[in-house]
Amino acid sequence: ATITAPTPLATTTFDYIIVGGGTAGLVVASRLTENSSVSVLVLEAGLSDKGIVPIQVPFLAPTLSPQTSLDWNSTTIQQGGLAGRNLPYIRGRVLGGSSSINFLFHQYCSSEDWDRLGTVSGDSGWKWANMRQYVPKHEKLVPPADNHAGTAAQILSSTHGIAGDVSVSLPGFNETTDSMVYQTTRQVAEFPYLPDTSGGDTRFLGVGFIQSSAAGGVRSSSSTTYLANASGRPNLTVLLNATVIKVFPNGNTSGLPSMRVVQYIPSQLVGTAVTVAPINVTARKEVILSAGTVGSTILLMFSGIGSARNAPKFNTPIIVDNPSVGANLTDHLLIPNVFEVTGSNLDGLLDNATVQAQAMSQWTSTKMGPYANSVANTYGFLRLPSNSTILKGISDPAAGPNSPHFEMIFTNAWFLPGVTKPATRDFLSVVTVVVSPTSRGQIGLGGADPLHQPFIDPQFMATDFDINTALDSVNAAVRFATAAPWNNYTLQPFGPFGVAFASNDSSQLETYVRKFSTSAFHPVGTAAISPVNAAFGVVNSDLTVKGVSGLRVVDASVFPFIPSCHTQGPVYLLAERASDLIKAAG
Ligand SMILES: Cc1cc2nc3c(=O)[nH]c(=O)nc-3n(C[C@H](O)[C@H](O)[C@H](O)COP(=O)(O)OP(=O)(O)OC[C@H]3O[C@@H](n4cnc5c(N)ncnc54)[C@H](O)[C@@H]3O)c2cc1C
Repeated sequence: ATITAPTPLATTTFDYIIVGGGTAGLVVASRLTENSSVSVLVLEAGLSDKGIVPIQVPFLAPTLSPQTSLDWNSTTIQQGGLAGRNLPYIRGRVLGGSSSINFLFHQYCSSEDWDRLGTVSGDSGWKWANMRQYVPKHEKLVPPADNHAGTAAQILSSTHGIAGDVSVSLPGFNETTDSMVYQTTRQVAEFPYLPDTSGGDTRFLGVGFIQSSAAGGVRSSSSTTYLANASGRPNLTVLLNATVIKVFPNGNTSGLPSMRVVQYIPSQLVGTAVTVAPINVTARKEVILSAGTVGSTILLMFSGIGSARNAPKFNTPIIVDNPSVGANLTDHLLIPNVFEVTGSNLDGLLDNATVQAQAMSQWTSTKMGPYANSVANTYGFLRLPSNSTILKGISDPAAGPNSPHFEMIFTNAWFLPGVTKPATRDFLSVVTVVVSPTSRGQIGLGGADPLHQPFIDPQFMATDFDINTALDSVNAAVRFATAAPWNNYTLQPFGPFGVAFASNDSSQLETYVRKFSTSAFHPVGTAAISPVNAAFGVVNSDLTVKGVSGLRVVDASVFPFIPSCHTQGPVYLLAERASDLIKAAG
């Protein structure tokens, strides 16, 4: 049953309590309740995603955040590497979590990303050879919304799942730029065609068609799939509007504090003080933190698992002194490279309320048209040249020789957050991302009250590798968008990017990157997996929290290295294996 707090729960003891009904949390809830004798409570701070049309419409994803009721509305501290800017730090605060508000790109990253996780964790179960079994459990490949022909050239369907929970599909609305992107991959050797962009079992270097978590023109989230498929089960209770403020011990198990009591309050506005009496619920078996990288990290700290150095500041009695909690924050940064173009594109839709109303009405009646599609149709994952000076004298931060250093996303519209599009002109954005960054930041408590906004410092662009790779990615974007197939379309790099590029001065280009980049919202690493006796790390390779009993973390925070692609697919697979580990532990 799904209940909206403050309805009192009929019982306060469950076998498992999952904190956070987001991407990972709802996978675990669904898998654990397959056993009808096991009871599960999910506590989610946000409300239901049901009936919220912009969540369902793929093209409207960018309207769901930041600074909305579906976002935690956090910001980073000033980023020295980004000209001192504070960036919005979006994360979903709604059933389905970030899978309800993300941009739907769906992939698994390179097999080497998983193999590195297996090596670093000391658990070969995280290697791709084992993880690949979760693709068919997780994924249901469905036809694109427009049912277009020729999909065999855009996806290698035999490597995909067809009967899993989350629907995945190719772009459902053709863009004028699709054929230009494709032609470029055929003509320019440095940008090879990638016949499937999901990674995993297939090659992961090149440019190809985006796969989205959508079916029939409608978003597929952990709520609309894993939870919907489990919602009839009497052994599953999902309590909405319930913000967890800490976990605390109810004794000891095998000499370790037994972290099995969860304290929550009816959700209030984040940033206000806790004024209502907290409610306690107890897990017989385990508490599972799936509150996302930011949420789980600060909950560990409020539960006394963190660095003793910070404890006096925030009045948290320390249970486990572990400075790794909150350290190692790693994220992807988007660099919005805008080109002016001639001819029709999505700007015609973004500029015009009448065209938008038509698109909405087409989506409402047929689930087709531009709104049935995400904001981009093609992207690519590429490496620096092997003789690049950027790689000299450092160990290659990519997961392996077949894993990318940067990404390019082709959006046939204006994408320059914070800058208004000039009216009546048309643009193409080739957004680039350093996918193997070496900068590491941290998450901490923002104050003694659990509802205070957290301290978030990703340290974006703090290393030479990151800024130099960013500059290389921007130059690669120019080579791509000005190759022969674009002769009748691309005019030139535009705006601050255009000025910096035309200057031919790399310091100006660097200033542009630092002034205009923004997060891709892929934070990981602050509750990193490590082997049992390692001197670093927060969770063991089975995701149990070091130094306590009865507590696991299952979400993006446990990846010690950032996967080299968009992170929802990796989180889904991680949560599938985590569910098996929890079941096996009984
Ligand atoms: C704007 C945006 C766009 C993105 N685009 C893409 C994309 O196109 N493709 C892609 O692969 N990835 C994308 N991502 C990243 C991807 O969505 C995330 O990596 C992934 O969903 C994280 O899953 P999670 O389970 O770790 O956390 P989440 O899905 O964020 O789940 C955490 C849940 O815990 C709840 N919670 C947190 N704290 C508490 C608390 N104290 N008490 C109770 N509940 C709590 C939250 O409300 C939330 O529901 C995007 C992310 C964002 C924010």
